[in-house]
Parts: sequence; C-alpha cells; structure tokens
Amino acid sequence: MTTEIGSSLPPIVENPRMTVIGTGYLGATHAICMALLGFDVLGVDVDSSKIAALQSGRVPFYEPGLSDALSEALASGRLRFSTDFAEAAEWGDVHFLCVGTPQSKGSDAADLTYVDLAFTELASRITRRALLVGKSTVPIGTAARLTSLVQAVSPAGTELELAWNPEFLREGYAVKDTLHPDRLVFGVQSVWAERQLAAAFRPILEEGTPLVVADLATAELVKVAANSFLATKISYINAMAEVCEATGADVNLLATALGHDSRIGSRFLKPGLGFGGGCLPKDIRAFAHRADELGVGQAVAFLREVDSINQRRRVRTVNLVEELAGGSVRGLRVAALGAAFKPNSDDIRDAPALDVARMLHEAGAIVTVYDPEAMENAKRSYPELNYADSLAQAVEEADVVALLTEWQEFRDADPDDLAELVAHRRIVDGRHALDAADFRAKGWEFRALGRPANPSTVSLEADAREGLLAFA
Ligand SMILES: NC(=O)C1=CN([C@@H]2O[C@H](COP(=O)(O)OP(=O)(O)OC[C@H]3O[C@@H](n4cnc5c(N)ncnc54)[C@H](O)[C@@H]3O)[C@@H](O)[C@H]2O)C=CC1
Ligand SMILES: O=C(O)[C@H]1O[C@H](OP(=O)(O)OP(=O)(O)OC[C@H]2O[C@@H](n3ccc(=O)[nH]c3=O)[C@H](O)[C@@H]2O)[C@H](O)[C@@H](O)[C@@H]1O
Repeated sequence: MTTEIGSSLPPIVENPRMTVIGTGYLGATHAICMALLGFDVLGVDVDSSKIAALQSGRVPFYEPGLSDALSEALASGRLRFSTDFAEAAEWGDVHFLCVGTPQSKGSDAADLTYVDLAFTELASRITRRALLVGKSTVPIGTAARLTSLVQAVSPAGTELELAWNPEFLREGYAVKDTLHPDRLVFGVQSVWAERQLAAAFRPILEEGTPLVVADLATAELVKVAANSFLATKISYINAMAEVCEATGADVNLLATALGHDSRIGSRFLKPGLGFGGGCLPKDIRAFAHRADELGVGQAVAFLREVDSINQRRRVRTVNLVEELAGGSVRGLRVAALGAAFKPNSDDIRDAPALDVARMLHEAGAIVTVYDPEAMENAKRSYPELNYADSLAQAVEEADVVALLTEWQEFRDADPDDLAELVAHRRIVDGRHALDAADFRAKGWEFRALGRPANPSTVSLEADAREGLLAFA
C-alpha cells in the first residue's frame, strides 16, 4: 500500500519490503528483528556459508536470544536469505546496508572497500524507486560521497535516495537493543526519505522511542561521537586506576563513589582490562584519523590518549601476573579465563583477553585458555595458545589464574574448589569480577588492576558492604 503526501512528494510505501545487505553481527540481527516486527525481509551476503546457515535456522555466531528469534522469524515466512544482489535490487523498497568497516591494514583509517562495493553492486541493479539506508559505522562525509557514487552507477531514470541510520546495539543485548533502542537517528536528504524511514521503523516509533532527524553528516557523527564518549569514560576510570596504583588508593571504591553522582553515573565506569571488540577501538582510531583529514585533529586528539590508556591496561595485567610469579613468566603455567572481548559474546575482535594471553605466551608462559563460547574463534586466530575444554581443566596445575573476561561461570567459581585444582593459589582479576576478600580469606594471593596488593581493612570492609557493583 502506498500513501500520497501532497503532490510534491513521491509516495511512501507504508509496509516496505526490506533487504539487509551484509548479515554479520549487525545485519543478521537487524534482518531477524525487522521480520519479527512484521516486515518482509530478505538478507543478502557475499558469504554463501553464512547465508546457508541463516536460511537453515542457524546463527553463525553466539548472541543470546538470536537463535530463537531466527527460528520464529523463519517460521513466520517473513524472512529469507540469498546471495543474489539482483533479486534484492528488484524486490526491496528499503535496503539496509550493514557491511563491515574494519580498520585498514597499516593505517587507523576505516576500510570502506566493502561499503563502496555493496552500494555499487546494489545501486547498479536497481531500476525502481527505493531508499538505500547505510547502517555501518563510517567516517563523516562517506554518505555524501556514496550519494554521488550511487547516482553515477544507477541506471538512467532510477529514483534512488540515500539515507544514514546509525546503529547503537551492544553485542550480548543485540535483540533487546534492536527492538527497544534508546533512540533512533535518521540522517536524511528529503522529507520523503524521513517519512519512508519512519514507516520502516513504525512499530519502534509507536513505542515512544525518541527520534532525531538530522542531515547525513550529523547522523554519521552521532555514531562515532557516542562510541568515543563510551570509550573515553572507560579509559577515564582506567586512567584513575593508574593513579591508584601509584598511590595505594582503590579504584573500585573510587568508581563506586563517582558513580553515585547521578551526573556521572556508574554505567561504563567499570575499571579493569579495558575495551575491545569490533567497534570501540577501530571507531575511535578512524574518528581521529578522519578528524585529521578534516583539519580538526586537535579537537579529538584526546582519543589517541584514550586508546593508549586502554592498551596500557593490557600490559599492566601481564605485569601483575609477573609480579605474582616473582619476576619472569618463562615456563609459568597460566590459566587464562576468557577469550571473548566481553561476556555473552563469541566475538574475539581486538579482545583484550587474547591480547594478554598472547603477550604472556610471547614472554615464555605456558598459557591455557578457556572461554564458554569463543573457543573456536580463538583457536582459529591464536593456534599457538593451549586450550582447555572446561574451567576446571584450564586451572589444573596452574601457577597463576588470570580472569580476563567476566563470564558468569567465572564469577561463580568457588575459591575452595579452584584451590583443589591449581598448583599455586595466585589469581589476577582483570575485570573486578571476583570477591577479593573471600579469595584472600581462603589463602589466595589476589591482585586486581588499580587495587592495592595489601588492602587496608577499610577497603575489605567496604567491599563486603557494597558487594560487587554492576557498572556496565
Ligand atoms: N557488531 C556490532 O555490534 C555493531 C556493528 N556496527 C557496525 O556495523 C558494521 C558491520 O559490523 P558487524 O556486523 O559487526 O561486521 P561483520 O563482519 O560481522 O559483518 C559484516 C558482513 O558483511 C558481509 N559483506 C562484506 N562485503 C559485502 C558485500 N559487498 N555485500 C554483502 N555483504 C558483504 C560480510 O560477509 C559479513 O557477513 C560495521 O560498520 C560496524 O562498525 C554498528 C553497531 C553495532
Ligand atoms: O558500535 C558498536 O558496535 C557498538 O559498540 C559498543 O558495544 P559493544 O562493543 O558490543 O560492547 P560494550 O558493551 O560497549 O563493551 C565494549 C568493551 O568495553 C568494555 N567495558 C565496558 C563497560 C565498562 O564499564 N568497562 C569496560 O571495560 C567491555 O568489556 C568491552 O570489551 C557500544 O556500547 C554500542 O552502543 C555500539 O553500537
């Protein structure tokens, strides 16, 4: 069904047929959720094995709730997958482009090869009115450049328009964040595009979700500014952890006290090993790089320090293992608990945990990794490390245990049970996930980033009083 809005605007498709180009973490989630919201959706990817998996009802990565959501969407008959761009071009009213924008090799810039290819491949085949909506995270100015590119390649007379709709979902909460986002941002070039996008997001907007309608550049900037803010908040508390380490202060108590100020807030103020993943690290680097190109590099120069603080936490974690070992880690058996960049994900892109495991291995330690979900990905990328099938197997005969990703299974581990398995009761808590007082009471040498090696009774009692606060 279409609606005419005045004579000057082209018709809006009220219930648009959607394609999602690029069905990775973002695209697969988006396609599945849009089908759950009642739209007919076609997911397209160049990776035929990914498409085959999704079409057969298997999510090719770990994301809580997504597997059930895929089954439901496929059963509804509203979702299907294909590798065929021509089919997508012919069928879709609104096309969401969700391909990767990784860091370029040898540079901080975003690699836009996949974005350019996806837009070109699609636009060159479309012969009807359609809206192309970029969702990937891109440097400011990309959408304007793509607008010209799309015009150049699309068949004569085709009415194509380009918009940008940045995505803010978190892995581990992808379904919830997609269906119930904090806000929607539409970067548009016309009232028609705004209204067509509003039709595509009607069920979400009807829930009262805040909407910001902006120009293309602002929409692109919102995304990198948001990720930069989050990264800065994490590095801020980790910078304070460095100061704590030099003074004997306790960063956990500091973060708790700061977080109680509602102007600061406790979310994303959790100190520890710092941020990783396929987005925050590469996005702050690409933003700083793009700002340099635009002549405003100084305005975001602090992002390079945010990155450095983050990298230093990884080195400091290795140092804590060395300190517990009394110096060198050569020949030391280290149980590395965690590989994913965060819990409830199997994503190991720029994972702090694996970076620490790699550094320890390179320094001569015998590192055994265990992660509840990321083992296959870790083995593929770091074949030089040892892998265990369980937490118990990983810690067996360990000289030092290092908790690097705060999976619930590790949080729940009982210090007495672990003590039965390890060679020495020494543990580094890289994520402030464990009850330090409990471990110490049970005979463990316990070290955590930004916390004193020998805490005062004040710290210990405060720990017990506050419990382990949730910051994220
Ligand atoms: N992973 C996340 O939680 C979020 C990611 N983003 C952004 O979304 C974008 C995608 O990220 P992810 O989904 O994590 O990446 P990903 O690497 O998991 O998925 C990208 C997909 O695009 C496909 N692809 C590459 N070239 C293609 C082409 N020419 N045509 C069709 N498909 C193609 C790949 O085969 C892959 O399946 C990035 O810009 C990222 O920064 C934004 C918000 C959240
Ligand atoms: O652009 C993206 O792809 C996404 O990047 C992040 O989401 P994500 O990377 O999935 O995960 P986060 O929950 O943000 O965690 C990122 C990293 O920061 C670390 N972190 C997070 C919070 C905190 O307080 N301390 C901390 O060290 C986590 O361990 C993890 O390594 C943003 O939170 C999303 O809004 C955004 O859409």
